[in-house]
Amino acid sequence: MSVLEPFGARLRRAMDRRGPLCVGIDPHASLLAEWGLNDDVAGLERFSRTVVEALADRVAVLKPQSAFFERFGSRGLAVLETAVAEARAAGALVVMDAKRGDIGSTMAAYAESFLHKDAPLFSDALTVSPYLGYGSLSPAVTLARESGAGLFVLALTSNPEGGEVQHAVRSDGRNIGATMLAHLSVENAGEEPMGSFGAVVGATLGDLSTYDLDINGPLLAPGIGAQGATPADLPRVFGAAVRNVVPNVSRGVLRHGPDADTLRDAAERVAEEIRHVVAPS
Ligand SMILES: O=C(O)c1cc(=O)[nH]c(=O)n1[C@@H]1O[C@H](COP(=O)(O)O)[C@@H](O)[C@H]1O
Repeated sequence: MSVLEPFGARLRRAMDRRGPLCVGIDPHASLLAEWGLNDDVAGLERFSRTVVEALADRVAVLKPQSAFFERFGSRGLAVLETAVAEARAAGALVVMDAKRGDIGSTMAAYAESFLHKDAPLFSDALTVSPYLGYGSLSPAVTLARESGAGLFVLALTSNPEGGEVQHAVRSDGRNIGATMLAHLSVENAGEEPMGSFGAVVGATLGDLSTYDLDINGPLLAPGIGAQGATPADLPRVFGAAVRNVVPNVSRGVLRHGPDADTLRDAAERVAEEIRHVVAPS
């Protein structure tokens, strides 16, 4: 198995060169319709190819949402494989948004599916759910380290329902979201320029100054655009940690398709707004 440079280092460089924006590839049925495409495999293929061709040579990260591909079965997964390979070939890092999480022995198989360098769906990083216990993710942590990939662990999610789990307080007084951030700090300790084990922290959450967001790793921040957050919210939500934030926008960019130039302009506008609020490194 060939080994890549660690994800954290590759991501830092991409963010410095291209800006930190992550655009989601979320082929909602409603977006396929807006783009004048059928809700079928051909529509899915056209949609994802258009996004990759328009953006993979300029944004730091593309984040395909696997559910929208899985919906079409094996042919949808074939489209996803192509999108991942072509996005990576054009220079974007790919975060596979599959939100996997299972008991350790099964987690190992999920890790093999997305983080083994020779897997058809190998991605630079994978979103994972720690809600079977952070330790259940350890096979994914181990394989990510071996292959130079990364993880984004759901810590404080952008959806309003997340609080019932993530804000629950443990017997030691720390809440669950903060506990996940603390686990990630340990994973990333001593890594330069930053570690490969990121947290998902919603841009919609308001002031997070009670949390220690300084995990020496990336913070994937969804919620900008369709969920109501704006780039201007980022410094208020993330404070000094804004430097490590990878803001994700999916529908807020995708609704500007299907024209590739219009899509590029939309992504560039958001990227510019983000550049204004995030201090250059
Ligand atoms: O892990 C994620 O990517 C994620 C975590 C989270 O807390 N909230 C969240 O919205 N996401 C994903 O980020 C994307 C947000 O899409 P838009 O609301 O269209 O920008 C979707 O693919 C969500 O599944």
